[in-house]
Amino acid sequence: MAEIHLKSLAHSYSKNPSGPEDYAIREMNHVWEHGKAYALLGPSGCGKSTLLNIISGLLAPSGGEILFDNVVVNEIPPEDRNIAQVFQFPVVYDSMTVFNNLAFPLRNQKVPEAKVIAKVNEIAEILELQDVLKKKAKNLTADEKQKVSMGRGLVRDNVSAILFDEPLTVIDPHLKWKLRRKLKQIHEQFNITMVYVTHDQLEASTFADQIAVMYDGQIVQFGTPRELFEKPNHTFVGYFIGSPGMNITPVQRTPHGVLFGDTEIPLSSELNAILQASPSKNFKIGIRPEFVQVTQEPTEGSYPCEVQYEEDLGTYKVLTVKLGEWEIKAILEENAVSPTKSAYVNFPTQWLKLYIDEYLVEEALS
Ligand SMILES: Nc1ncnc2c1ncn2[C@@H]1O[C@H](COP(=O)(O)OP(=O)(O)OP(=O)(O)O)[C@@H](O)[C@H]1O
Repeated sequence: MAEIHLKSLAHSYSKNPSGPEDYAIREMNHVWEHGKAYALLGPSGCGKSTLLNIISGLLAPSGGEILFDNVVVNEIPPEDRNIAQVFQFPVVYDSMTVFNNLAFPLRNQKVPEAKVIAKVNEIAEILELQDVLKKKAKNLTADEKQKVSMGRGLVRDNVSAILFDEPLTVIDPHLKWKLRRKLKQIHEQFNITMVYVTHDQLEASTFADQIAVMYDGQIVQFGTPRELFEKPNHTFVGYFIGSPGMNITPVQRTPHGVLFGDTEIPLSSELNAILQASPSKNFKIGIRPEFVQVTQEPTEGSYPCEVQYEEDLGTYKVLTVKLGEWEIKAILEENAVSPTKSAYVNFPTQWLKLYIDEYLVEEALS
């Protein structure tokens, strides 16, 4: 088990990077603590696999340091880092039995055979592989093969961390939840640092205590699923987390708040002071569909809007309204009566977020 510390870490695949856009990992500092379960969540191409490969040692970063328990490991080869990596596609030795696949890392380390047998049986029991121990790996189903890949990481006592790179991609949907549950159980039992890469927010939030959201080579927010939902620190987190994602629109600055089209929204004096002092011109506001209120009759502080359409998603409804040119989604309870045609939209102050240069501006007391 280890704490993994990334210090001023950066990586470019280009030999002569000319700017930040040439970096797959933009300079970052981050700590994965001992024994916790983390998810690294982000869209395709944001740098997730690059980051995992740097931690495991498959890739040398162009800048910065990786420390395991305060020891710099940049020069230590992957096989000596004691990191187990489980990839999208199972890596098994097809011609070997499941038992020999699981025993392989231990026999490589010259572990006495009695201990190998005990350890393989222990892990096979946890992963429910006892019945296939004698089978050749090539005769296994995709999910059994992936369990063998995971098992190879778990058999070693001295493993510092397990890195999962989208491990459930090839697994049948109905088995996914079962394997995910198994991983969680393994984490609770072994207390190993685990980093789980995915682009699926549901997978991330069911597996991890904390999620690092990655975008464009950077970790733009690190927090619990609830923090990502309630206080998206970056417009990308607002957009990427949630279904549908956050309503976000560019706005202009006015003396008392922000303006889009003909609609002016006043801000609290604290937010307004930050807005007025900003040298930027890139301002946005955002609100999650769960917090938008749409009513047929006006309420205090509401704005007239036009109802566009409604989608029934089974357990809830999504209503789309237009305020000027801004198309806003609002989530309504399944049995709520939906407003029609000309209605009113309200943004509770607590949930209306201001973004400058794509980052959240927070009030001191929020
Ligand atoms: N070997 C390579 N040579 C050059 N560029 C690469 C290489 N591997 C990745 N990249 C680029 O680095 C960036 C990050 O890629 P990476 O594979 O780390 O992203 P990812 O988030 O894991 O994506 P995915 O979910 O699709 O695997 C992308 O722009 C990608 O095109």
